[in-house]
Amino acid sequence: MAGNENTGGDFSFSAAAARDALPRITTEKGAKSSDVCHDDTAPRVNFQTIDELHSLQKKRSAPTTPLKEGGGVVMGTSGPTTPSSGETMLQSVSASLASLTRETGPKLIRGDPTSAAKVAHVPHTPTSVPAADVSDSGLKFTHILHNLSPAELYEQAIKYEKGSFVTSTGALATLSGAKTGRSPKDKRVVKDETTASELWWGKGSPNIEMDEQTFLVNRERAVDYLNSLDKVFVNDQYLNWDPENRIKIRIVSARAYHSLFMHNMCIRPTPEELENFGTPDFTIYNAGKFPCNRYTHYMTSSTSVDINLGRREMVILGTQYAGEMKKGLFGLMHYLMPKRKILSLHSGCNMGKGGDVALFFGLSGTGKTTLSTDHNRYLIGDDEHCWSDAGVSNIEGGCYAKCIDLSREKEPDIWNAIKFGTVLENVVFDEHTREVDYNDKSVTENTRAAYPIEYIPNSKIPCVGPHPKNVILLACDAFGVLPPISKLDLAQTMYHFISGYTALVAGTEEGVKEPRATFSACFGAAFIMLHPTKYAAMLAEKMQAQGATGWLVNTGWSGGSYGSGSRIKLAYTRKIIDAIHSGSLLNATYQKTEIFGLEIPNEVEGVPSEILEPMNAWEDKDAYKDTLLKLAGLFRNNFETFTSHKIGEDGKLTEEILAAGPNF
Ligand SMILES: Nc1ncnc2c1ncn2[C@@H]1O[C@H](COP(=O)(O)OP(=O)(O)OP(=O)(O)O)[C@@H](O)[C@H]1O
Ligand SMILES: O=C([O-])CC(=O)C(=O)O
Ligand SMILES: [Ca+2]
Ligand SMILES: [Mn+2]
Repeated sequence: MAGNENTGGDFSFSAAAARDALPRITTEKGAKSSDVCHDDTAPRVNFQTIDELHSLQKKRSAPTTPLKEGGGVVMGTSGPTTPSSGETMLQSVSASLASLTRETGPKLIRGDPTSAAKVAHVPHTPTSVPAADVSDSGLKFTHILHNLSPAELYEQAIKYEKGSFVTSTGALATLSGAKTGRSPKDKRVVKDETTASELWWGKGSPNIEMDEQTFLVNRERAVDYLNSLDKVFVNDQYLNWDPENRIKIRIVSARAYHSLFMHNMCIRPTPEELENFGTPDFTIYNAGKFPCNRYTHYMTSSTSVDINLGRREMVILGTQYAGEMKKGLFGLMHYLMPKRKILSLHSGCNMGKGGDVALFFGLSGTGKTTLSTDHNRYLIGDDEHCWSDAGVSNIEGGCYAKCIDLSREKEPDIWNAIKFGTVLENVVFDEHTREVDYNDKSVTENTRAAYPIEYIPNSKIPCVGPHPKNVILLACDAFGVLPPISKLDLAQTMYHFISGYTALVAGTEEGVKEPRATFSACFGAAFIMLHPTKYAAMLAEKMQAQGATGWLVNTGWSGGSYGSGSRIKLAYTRKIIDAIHSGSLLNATYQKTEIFGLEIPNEVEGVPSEILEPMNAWEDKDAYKDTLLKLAGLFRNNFETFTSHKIGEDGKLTEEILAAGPNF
C-alpha cells in the first residue's frame, strides 16, 4: 500500500480503499439475479423494427388531412371511380397552377417531398397540346402541402427556411427578407373594360393601372417559379365571418412562413368545410421570393403586386412581406362588398358586455389593434371589417399587431397571444434563451405578430356584431395640436373620414425630426378600389340610420410636437375610450375649439383635465397657434381634390362636409 502520510492532506486514501468504500449492491432475499436490472416495457406487439416503431408515432387524422400514409394520392389509374376529396383538391390545385401557355396543370403529389410515396397526379383534363409545347416542367412533380397545421408548418419553416426559430414563448420567429413593410408604389391593378369605369383611377388613387397582357406575363412568371419548386404550400380558407358574404380564397406560396401567416390571418375552415371547399373565388400566387422582370411593361422596381379582379387573381413577385397578401385581399373586399351594398372598413371593432359595438378607424400605427384589444370588451376584429344591413363582421380570422416596444404591463392580451402558433416577424431575440427584445429595431421598426383571433381570451367567435354605436377616428397627431378627444357631428365625421389624417414621425435613420402629415382617404387609401366618396356616402348613411356617434381621438402628441411634447399615455387614451363606450361622454359639457371647430369635453374620468384642451398643455402658446394653423393648411390643401365631388344623393351633406373642415 502506498503511504499517504507525506501528503498531509485530507484526501489521502488508496484506490483500493476507495473501491472498498463503494456500497455494495444488495438484492432482496430470494430475488433472482435477472430481476436486479429489469426492463419494464410492455411486450413489443406492434413493432419489430425501428421503422415500424416510427410508423406507430403518427395516427391517421381528421377526414381532410392526408388521405394516405406517406402523402401519396393515387389519381387516374388505381384511384376509386368517384374522386375523393383529396383528388378533387389536387385537381383544383392543378388547375390553379396550370401554365396558360403550355400543358395543363402540373403533376402534383400530396405531402412533403421527403416523405415516401411518389404517386403521380395525372391532370384531370388530359393534354392534347402539340408535342412542341410540352416542357420539362410538365414532367416533374410538385408536392402540395395543403392546409398544413401550425405544428407541421413550424417543422417546415425550421427545417427549410433560414431565419426561422422558436422563441421562448413558443412563437415562430421569421424574417420577411428585404421588404419589411408593404410596397404600395409597386401595386398594380388590371384596367379592363369593366374596371376602367368601376374603379378609382388617376390622381390620389392607389390603383396604378396595368393591362391584362402584362398581368399574364407576371402570372406566368409566378406560376413557372412555383412549379419549378419541389413543393408549394396551398391554403384554402375564407374571408368574412358573415356567412352570407363569405369569400373562398386560395393562397399558393413557397414558404411555410406565408402559409402559417395566412392560416392565422384568414378564417380557418373546419375539416368538413375544407372537404367541400370546391373552387376558390380568388387565388393569390405568392412568388415573392422571385423578382419581377423589370423589362416587363409597367414595372418600376423588382417588386410587383398585381391584382386582376376579372380573373379573380393576385400575383406577388419580389416581396416576401406577408402583409401584402392580407391587404391585397382587403382590396378585393373593398371592390366586392360595396357591390353588395356592404361597406368595407379599415377599422378595429369590439363590443361591450351590453352589445354596444365600436369601430376604430385609423391609419397604420394609430391604435386600432391596441385599443380594440380591450380586456373589458369582446374583440370582433383588429383591422378589417364589413358593415352590412345586418351589422358588422370581421373579414379576417386573426390579428396583426405591431410589436415595437410591446410590454406585458401595457398590452397584456397581445403579449399573451404571442405563443405557439403565432408568427413573429422581424423581431430580435437572445440567441440562447430565445427571449424577444421588443425594443430592438435592428431589423425594422415594423415588427409584427400574427395570431389567430381566438388567442385573445375575450374574442367574440363568430366575429360578428350588431350595428355600431360609436365610430372612433384615431389620429396619431405628432404635431400635438389635435385634442386627445373630441365629439364630431356627422359632417365632421365625414370630413375627417375622407381626410384620413395621421402624422407619425418619420424614420429615425434619415434623421428627420419633423412630423410629416399623412392623408389617406377613408383611413386606408392604399386599399380602396372605388372613389373615397362612395365609401363615405355609405358610412354617412349607415351612421345616420343607426344614430351612431363620431369621435376623433388623438393617440399622438400632447404639450408640443414630436421632440418637445410627449405621446399621450396609453392609459389615458384607454380611459378616454372607456368613457366613449360607457356613454358617459355623451353627457359631458363641451366647448368648441378654434379653427377645427371640435367639441372637446371639459372632463373625462381618469384623465388630467389640463390635457383635454391642447393649448393648455403647450408652454409656448404662439408655437401652438402656428402649428395649429400649419396643420389646418395641410388639411385644406389635401381636401381640395374632393371639393368637386358630391357625397351621396344628398347635395346638402356635401355642402356641410366642406364646411366641417378647419376655418381660418
Ligand atoms: N396613446 C396611445 N394610444 C394608442 N396606441 C399607443 C398610444 N401610445 C403608444 N401607442 C402604441 O402605438 C402603437 C399602435 O399600433 P397598433 O398596432 O394599434 O396600430 P394599428 O392602428 O392597428 O395599425 P395597422 O393598421 O398597421 O395594424 C402600439 O405600438 C401602441 O403600443
Ligand atoms: O398591412 C400591413 O402591412 C399592416 C397594416 O395593417 C397596415 O399597414 O394597415
Ligand atoms: Ca393593427
Ligand atoms: Mn391595417
